[in-house]
Formats: sequence, structure tokens, C-alpha cells
Amino acid sequence: MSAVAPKVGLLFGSFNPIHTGHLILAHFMATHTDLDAVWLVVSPQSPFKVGQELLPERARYELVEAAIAGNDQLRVSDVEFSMSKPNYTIDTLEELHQHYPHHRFVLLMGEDNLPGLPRWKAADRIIAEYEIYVYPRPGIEATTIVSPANVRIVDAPLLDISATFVRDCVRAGKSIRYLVPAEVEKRIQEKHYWQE
Ligand SMILES: Nc1ncnc2c1ncn2[C@@H]1O[C@H](COP(=O)(O)OP(=O)(O)OP(=O)(O)O)[C@@H](O)[C@H]1O
Ligand SMILES: O=C(O)c1ccc[n+]([C@@H]2O[C@H](COP(=O)([O-])O)[C@@H](O)[C@H]2O)c1
Repeated sequence: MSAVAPKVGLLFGSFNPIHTGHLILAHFMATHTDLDAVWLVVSPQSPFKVGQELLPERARYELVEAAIAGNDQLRVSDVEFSMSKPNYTIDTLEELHQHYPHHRFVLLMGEDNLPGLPRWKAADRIIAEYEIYVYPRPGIEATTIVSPANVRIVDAPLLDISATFVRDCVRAGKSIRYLVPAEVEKRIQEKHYWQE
């Protein structure tokens, strides 16, 4: 990481659970762009996923921690755990700025999230004040809703895996090998997540 003003990509998510799709994307962004690192920010409660069944936030955090162990360019953040819920990204960006005034934060976002971005809290400020690195998601048309000045399209390799699919596999008693890292698979089995 550079000594001055590190540039950090933020991947926000519920991570219920983290899966190989998240990891490939996060590691690619950290190693194939001008970012020094990517932080995976575990959101206790996404505004758009209120009412969804979620593992306790600390359990989701621990799965992310296990998944990225040994990768110096990835880091997990629990900054949102002490903030009011649901978690609005602009509030988290401001909180992070207080803690890390010299870091430059970049939002990482799938193209599927762009159409909903205008409905985010203080979307205008997010778009005006932060760079956004957008990666294509299969089946989603390119969109121009955000000013191109702040948006960089990064052609990251992607896997069509979702946390929903992983949970459904576990509930159905199907293997999740390689869909999640081995350590995450082991912990899900040991703790019987989504199995009762
Ligand atoms: N396979 C994937 N490749 C790249 N990015 C992904 C992938 N799956 C999810 N993301 C992105 O990662 C971020 C966090 O995702 P989230 O924790 O909501 O996972 P999810 O797999 O989409 O969850 P769920 O299926 O429960 O809705 C979101 O911006 C989401 O668009
Ligand atoms: O700030 C907002 O208004 C806002 C609205 C929807 C989603 N987000 C954040 O975007 C991240 C991914 O959201 P989701 O719903 O795709 O899991 C998650 O961390 C949310 O907190 C943020």
C-alpha cells in the first residue's frame, strides 16, 4: 500500500454469506486497478433488504474474516455495526472519512445496482463526491444514469453466484464446495447455518 493517501475500494454488502463471486471481484479490483486495497464493509441492515432473514452481523463478519485470511489487500470492516440502521452508505462514507481523513474512498458497485442508486440517501452527493468503479453483471444493460466523470467501468471477471443461491443450496442439502472458500463452508456446516 502506498504511504500517502491510500486509495481504497469499498465493497458494501450483507455478505449473508460471503461467496467466491465477491472474493474474485474484490481481489481483482485490489490488484488490477489503481486501488491499494479493498475493504469489505459488512452492512448489518441494507435499506433495500429490510425484513430479509440475515445471520447475526458478527457471524457474517467472521465468515468474511475467515474468507480473506492471509490476503493483505483485502480487509473486513465492521464500521456500520455501531451506526443506526438501516445502513445508509453516505453516513458510512462520512464515518470512514472521520476515522481515515487521508484515505481516498472509491465505491465498488455492480451494474445491477446503478438503476437503484438515485433512490439511495443523498445519491447526488455520493455521485458528486466519490469515484465509483462499476463492474458489469451478466444480463444487465450498460446504463448512463451516473455522470461518466466519476464512474469508471472495470471489466472484472465475474461468477454468477449469489448469496441467495448459496443459502438455497445449504437448505436443500446440496454441496457449496467452491461456491464459498473451504473455511467458510466448514464454518457454515459446523454452526448449522440455514440448516434448521
Ligand atoms: N457474483 C458476484 N460477483 C460480483 N459482485 C457480486 C456478486 N454477487 C454479489 N455481488 C455484489 O456484491 C455486493 C454485496 O452483495 P450481497 O452481500 O448483497 O450479496 P448477494 O450475493 O447479491 O446477496 P443476496 O443473494 O442475498 O441478495 C453487492 O454490490 C452485489 O451487487
Ligand atoms: O445508502 C443507501 O440509501 C443504500 C440503499 C441501498 C443499498 N445500500 C448499500 O448497498 C450495499 C448493497 O446493498 P444490497 O441491498 O444490494 O445488499 C449495502 O451495503 C447497502 O447498505 C445503500
